[in-house]
Amino acid sequence: MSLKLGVPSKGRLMDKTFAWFAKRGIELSRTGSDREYAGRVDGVENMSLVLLSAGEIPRELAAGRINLGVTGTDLVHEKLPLWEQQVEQIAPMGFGQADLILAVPRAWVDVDTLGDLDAAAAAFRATHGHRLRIATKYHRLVREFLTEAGVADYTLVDSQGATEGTVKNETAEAIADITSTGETLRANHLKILSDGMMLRSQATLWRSRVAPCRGADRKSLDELLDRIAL
Ligand SMILES: Nc1ncnc2c1ncn2[C@@H]1O[C@H](COP(=O)(O)OP(=O)(O)OP(=O)(O)O)[C@@H](O)[C@H]1O
Ligand SMILES: O=P(O)(O)OC[C@H]1O[C@H](OP(=O)(O)OP(=O)(O)O)[C@H](O)[C@@H]1O
Repeated sequence: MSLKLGVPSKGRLMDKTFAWFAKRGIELSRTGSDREYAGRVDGVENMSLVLLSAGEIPRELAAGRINLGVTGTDLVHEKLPLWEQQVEQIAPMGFGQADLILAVPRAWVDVDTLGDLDAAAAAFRATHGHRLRIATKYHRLVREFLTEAGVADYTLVDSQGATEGTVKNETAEAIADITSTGETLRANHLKILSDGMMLRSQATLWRSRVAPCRGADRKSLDELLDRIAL
């Protein structure tokens, strides 16, 4: 057995994760062809690299199939209801910053707060005969947030990408998604509610609390933790 580190298999998160470890003397690399999801770790003994979708890393940590994993706070909080019992946050990594927010059409001039949204949702139902639709892939976090805010008259519609487009496409009236520069929201004529911030996320290194970690694995983990001590 070896200590398993799960990292995002592509895109900006993968590149920045590799650079973050390299800065700390740990070389992560992909091996084989461009399309082969295989990799290696140099600089820490007995450690292997597992390339995974960022969205699957929380589940793999919770199942104990990987010892360590890099993914966003948003994905851990969304996918693991009991995340504090299942994973330990080792280090926020300083990239992949994004805010999970609730946004409505900019044209809704009377809707600036969750209270306004609640009123608009009741009016919407009376007029249209169905509930106001909020498009998101963050179902659990949105439900929790709106329950706490006392907003109940809505329905969630699943959107796994291009969520800001759902309003224009008339499959939703509002959206809950992450934003970084705000450009996608602006381009799609949406505005964030003044109290619509749900979660601040960034790429984070997590340790599984359930994956077995004894003997040589424990030694490798201690070595890694020494290396990344900031
Ligand atoms: N525009 C952005 N700026 C910064 N971070 C972002 C941005 N978009 C997504 N992220 C962060 O990146 C992570 C998701 O990455 P990605 O989109 O590669 O995952 P995924 O959709 O699960 O991947 P896959 O397409 O392989 O299933 C989340 O933690 C998210 O907060
Ligand atoms: O505030 P901005 O800098 O404009 O970034 C926000 C966008 O980035 C993410 O999308 P991604 O590129 O991951 O594509 P997706 O819509 O397929 O999820 C997110 O879902 C937003 O759509």
